[in-house]
Amino acid sequence: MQTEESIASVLARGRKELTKAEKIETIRHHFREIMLALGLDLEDDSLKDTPARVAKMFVNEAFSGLDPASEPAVTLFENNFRYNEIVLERDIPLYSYCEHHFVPIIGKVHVAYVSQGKVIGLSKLNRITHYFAKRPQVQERLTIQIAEYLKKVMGIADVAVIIKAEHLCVASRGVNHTGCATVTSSYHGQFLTEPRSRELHALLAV
Ligand SMILES: Nc1nc2c(ncn2[C@@H]2O[C@H](COP(=O)(O)OP(=O)(O)OP(=O)(O)O)[C@@H](O)[C@H]2O)c(=O)[nH]1
Ligand SMILES: [Zn+2]
Repeated sequence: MQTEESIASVLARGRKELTKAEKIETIRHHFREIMLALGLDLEDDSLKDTPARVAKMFVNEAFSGLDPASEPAVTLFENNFRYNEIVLERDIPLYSYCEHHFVPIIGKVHVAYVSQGKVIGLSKLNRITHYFAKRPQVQERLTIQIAEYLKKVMGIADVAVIIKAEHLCVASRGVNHTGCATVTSSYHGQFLTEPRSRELHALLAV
């Protein structure tokens, strides 16, 4: 278990240099302080392991996309069949976290592209989405990051990303409005032209 002093020295080295174990220990320590400040009983059988549980969840799951080691391996195949129409992976589940309140953003992501010689393994579109979602986010940035990453790894220009999501910071607190959604898009290349975007919307309507 880290002492106050050792946490301070770890932080002095710069947070970016923390090992995974140091991150978990630092978050555990501070989350425990948050729970104590809230007046919670850290001796309680149900609560005593919560700081460590939250720390592991933050580092290994909720914010795993902050670790460059989580970047997905992307498998590309030759487009031997010369499929030159839209490939759309729709309804990719989205569980991210609002960077303003650290509460969930829940929705669906639609990723479309047109091949320029290569096709991508379909699950990689889900994995790319997951990588950028598992960070404290705003929806606009997440939308652009997925599109730009796909353009880069596939070396293509024709990409579209649409996200429809509910922000629990809007639904469960603050204004407390459930049932409203935020829709964002990032269109590139052919998707900026009317025919391609009409095709995409026809596919999304199916
Ligand atoms: N543009 C954008 N805003 C977001 C996103 N997620 C949350 N927000 C907003 O970020 C804003 C933060 O505003 P503040 O006024 O600083 O926070 P607040 O006092 O908690 O505001 P309320 O939520 O209105 O109670 C809120 O309006 C949120 O709805 C997002 O992905 N994109
Ligand atoms: Zn929020």
